[in-house]
Amino acid sequence: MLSSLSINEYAAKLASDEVPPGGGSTAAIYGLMATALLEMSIAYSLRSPKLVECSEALIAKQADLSRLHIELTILIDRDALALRGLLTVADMPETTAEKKQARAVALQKALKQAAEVPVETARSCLEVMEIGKAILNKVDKLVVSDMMAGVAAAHAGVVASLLSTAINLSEIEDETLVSALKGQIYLLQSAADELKAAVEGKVYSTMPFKVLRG
Ligand SMILES: Nc1nc(=O)c2c([nH]1)NC[C@@H]1CN(c3ccc(C(=O)N[C@@H](CCC(=O)O)C(=O)O)cc3)C=[N+]21
Repeated sequence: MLSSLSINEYAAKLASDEVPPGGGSTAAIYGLMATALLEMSIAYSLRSPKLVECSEALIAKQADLSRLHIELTILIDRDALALRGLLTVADMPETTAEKKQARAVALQKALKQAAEVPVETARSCLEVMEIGKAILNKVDKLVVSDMMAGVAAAHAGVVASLLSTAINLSEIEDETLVSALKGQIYLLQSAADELKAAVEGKVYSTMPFKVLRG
């Protein structure tokens, strides 16, 4: 399973012409790293006596992050499975009309799966961003950079996931499904951009992060 590989092994597999993984699994890794950074930011902050008044709010987010940690780990492998499905169909024979028909049906099923799984990844990554925004003023100053690295990774996770969904749309024949997925892409992408701007607006107005302001 991809999720059991070391970082080196995953990166080598990604760089090679072996598939999977692709952009979809990698998007889930962005989200997983974002989750872990937020988990660490909270764990660190909970040890600080200065932040006692924030501890209840921080503890409340720990359970959600634990769930997202598991969900995003599973999504690394679920996306790989979806991509494998697409590749398996690509290898199906088209030698007779019957085989051609069977391949066309299998292709639509595989495309649906490959388009829908990354939408779930994007949703999980967006949830991580929302938690980032909620804990922004509650974490220790020392881990704000780590927390922001998490928000940046989660935003990349949303974008990377939705790119994977988009690439699969062009061949899907079910117009209702295509419209629904396009709607999801638009909503998730705009929500992620808004959250990113809101969080950056706050953090980049304070020292030492002003330097990151364009
Ligand atoms: N949910 C989802 N996740 C994806 O990650 C996803 C997707 N949908 N839809 C399609 C695109 C495309 N994509 C590729 C990744 C690697 C190669 C790759 O490494 N190809 C090798 C080998 C090809 C082969 O073995 O047949 C090559 O071209 O040399 C190709 C294509 C992932 N995608």
